[in-house]
Amino acid sequence: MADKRNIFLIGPMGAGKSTIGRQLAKSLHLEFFDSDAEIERRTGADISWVFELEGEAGFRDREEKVINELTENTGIVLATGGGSIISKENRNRLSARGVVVYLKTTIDKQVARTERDKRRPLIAEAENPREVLEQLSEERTPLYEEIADITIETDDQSAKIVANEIIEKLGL
Ligand SMILES: Nc1ncnc2c1ncn2[C@@H]1O[C@H](COP(=O)(O)OP(=O)(O)O)[C@@H](O)[C@H]1O
Ligand SMILES: O=C(O)C1=C[C@@H](OP(=O)(O)O)[C@@H](O)[C@H](O)C1
Ligand SMILES: [Mg+2]
Repeated sequence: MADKRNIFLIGPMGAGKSTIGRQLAKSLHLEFFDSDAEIERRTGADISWVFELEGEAGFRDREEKVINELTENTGIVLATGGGSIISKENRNRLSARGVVVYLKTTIDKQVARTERDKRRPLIAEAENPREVLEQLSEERTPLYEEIADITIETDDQSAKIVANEIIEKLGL
């Protein structure tokens, strides 16, 4: 397996990457980063503003740059954005620089967990968020599976329990 000192969380919106990533970093005494939070920090704008001003393409350019830079680190937990794996460069980078943990959940949970959150413009502005999430799942699931070193279901478990499961599965 690739460099065990970095742990990268991938998976769809609402799988719990940001929440579980923070918990995992705390438990393992590693530094935590979130690619969305990093983009917001660098631009001084929230994700929906970046989408509005620069389009999804502009956001993806920023995301790729941030992931490229953050994966230079060792000893970090990185929660990626759900669409980051569209980029082949990101997939290669994540695979090469750490252990990739794929967090999975049902569409029902995704809908419930993302319902009132404006930080996800792809669904916040959609007429039918469920349809969008289903479509994205069809397109992206093979890409998550392609680079996942381990896969964890996050449906009925608290963030803390999922974090512990990751630690156990990785033998840390
Ligand atoms: N395992 C879980 N059980 C219940 N709620 C969760 C769980 N993981 C995340 N959540 C909640 O779901 C929402 C989305 O989680 P988040 O970590 O932002 O997901 P992601 O980064 O994968 O989009 C948050 O409100 C969070 O508190
Ligand atoms: O799936 C996506 O394309 C996106 C997921 C979001 O992150 P989370 O997966 O952390 O919600 C955020 O990067 C942006 O709204 C786009
Ligand atoms: Mg997130």
